[in-house]
Amino acid sequence: MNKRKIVVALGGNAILSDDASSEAQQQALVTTAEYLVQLIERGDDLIISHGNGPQVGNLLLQQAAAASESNPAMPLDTCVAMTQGSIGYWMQNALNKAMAARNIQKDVATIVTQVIVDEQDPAFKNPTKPIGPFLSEAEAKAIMAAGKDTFKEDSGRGWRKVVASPKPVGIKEYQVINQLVELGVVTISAGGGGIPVAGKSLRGVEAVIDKDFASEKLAELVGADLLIILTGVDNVYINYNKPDQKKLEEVSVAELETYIEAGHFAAGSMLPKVEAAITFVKNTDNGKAIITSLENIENLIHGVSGTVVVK
Ligand SMILES: Nc1ncnc2c1ncn2[C@@H]1O[C@H](COP(=O)(O)OP(=O)(O)O)[C@@H](O)[C@H]1O
Ligand SMILES: NC(=O)OP(=O)(O)O
Repeated sequence: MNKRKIVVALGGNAILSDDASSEAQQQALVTTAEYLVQLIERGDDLIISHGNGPQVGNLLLQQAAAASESNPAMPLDTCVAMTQGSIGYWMQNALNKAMAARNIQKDVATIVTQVIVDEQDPAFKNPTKPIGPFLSEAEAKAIMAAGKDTFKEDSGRGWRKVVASPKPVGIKEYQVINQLVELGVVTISAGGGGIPVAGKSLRGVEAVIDKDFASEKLAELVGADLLIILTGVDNVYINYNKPDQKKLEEVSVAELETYIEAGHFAAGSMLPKVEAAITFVKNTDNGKAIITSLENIENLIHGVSGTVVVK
């Protein structure tokens, strides 16, 4: 079987459901690793990325609650770095355990990854990225009235703090990641969309980059064969959640673009995934992108499954 270089972007349900405790998130990653290890066992080189929206929002709240003059709250770029570290640590251990159970001898390493953004990106003036817990409308409006954070309604699920989410333009550590992959190391990188940095000195900026866009950029830079975006559904649908919903299987970039125009994909949830998949396929010669669920990995290994985006 041909060996592929795959960037796998993990969606929120791979790490966190209702319980935000360290134990529950580590347990969720143990399950996640049992799915991912099937690709490693198949012989593929894996570059794993993950989200951090709930975790970085929770961390900001913890920081704010404990802050004092002598022990100030850390800024958002540093909080993103902290979540890369904590989630990477949990995932390394989960993967090591899953590989040991299958007698796979490979090293796993988490790379603190800085993702370069443009300081002039209009996203800095229009925060859109939801992070942290869901609040009621009244709670969110009270915080906004106090002149603090901006909140927006998130897909009918409640109100969440929103922060700027500029597009990634480069990844500082991509060559190191590639070298590790060449050595056979499973890497966890660009976690939480990467630490947003800008300017010549790569100064940290207040933002959370979308992990689907960061994963796409990474997949291009390392010359991946495949970008797999794992989320809560086996397939992308048109007319999603309507009586006439239709599952997309193999779909071309041109066809997907007409569905975007027609508004089939929700902003902030499925739309960035579809856009990231399109960008990867367009910007690479033979690159393929798949959007599916973690639970569908086994089917993916045994044939075409999920929504496969092709030229
Ligand atoms: N057209 C669509 N097809 C499939 N799922 C959709 C569509 N529009 C919105 N969704 C929803 O978007 C979710 C994925 O977004 P989200 O949960 O925010 O991503 P993540 O898995 O990265 O955390 C799916 O689980 C599904 O509930
Ligand atoms: N950074 C990021 O996109 O995180 P989520 O996928 O958790 O929203």
